[in-house]
Amino acid sequence: MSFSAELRKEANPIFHAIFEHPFVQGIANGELKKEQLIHYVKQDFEYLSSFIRIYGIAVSKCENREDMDMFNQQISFILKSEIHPHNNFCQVAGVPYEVLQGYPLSPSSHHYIRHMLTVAHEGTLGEILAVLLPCPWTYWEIGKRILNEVNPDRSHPFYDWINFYGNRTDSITTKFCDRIDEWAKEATEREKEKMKEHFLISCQLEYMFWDMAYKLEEWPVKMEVVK
Ligand SMILES: Cc1ncc(C[n+]2csc(CCO)c2C)c(N)n1
Repeated sequence: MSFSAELRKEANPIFHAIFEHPFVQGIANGELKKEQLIHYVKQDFEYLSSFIRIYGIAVSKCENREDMDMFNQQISFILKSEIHPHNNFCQVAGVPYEVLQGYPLSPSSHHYIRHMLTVAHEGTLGEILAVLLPCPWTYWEIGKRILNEVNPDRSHPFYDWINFYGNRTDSITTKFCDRIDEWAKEATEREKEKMKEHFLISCQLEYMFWDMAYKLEEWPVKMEVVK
């Protein structure tokens, strides 16, 4: 079994908990509250900005142009394309995208971003790939599952979101998996253990991100935003 297949197998219970999560079910059946969509977009806008910065750190650790190019393409993808699924949520919620930008992180998004940043600063390129992989992988599988199970038509409120993530053939997931498998062939057992741990924690944090949006999670004590 390839290393990426081993990762997917170990994370299977977490992937299934994500598919069953009420926010993900809400995308499938079109039933999410306006506040939940707004909270998600506010947090995900900041998450994606951090993801770009983490790709920047990954680039600084690359030893060849192919790896640099892979991360560079992903930075462009986030900047130019990942606005479409956010726009879909904004349209359904009836709010302009611009007003949802620049908010502070809530606890689970903070935790997820710090987890990725720590590994990016301290880890090898293999560890960085492992900590980032659950992000594209879980979304790709969510999209594919909803396409298969619901087969939404254009009247579905989240038609664009579902097709954006589910309808990818040249998936980044495949590229990351191939690169991680190549990396794992040369890695020590200790490094592979760390890669596995980072991967599984990111999967848990993907779950927590959905939960954060669904429950409108905030810090226990409300803080004034200092401008
Ligand atoms: C919490 C959270 N997790 C995953 C994604 C999906 N996503 C974010 S960046 C990216 C491309 C990676 O190169 C993908 C697929 C999201 N939007 N928010």
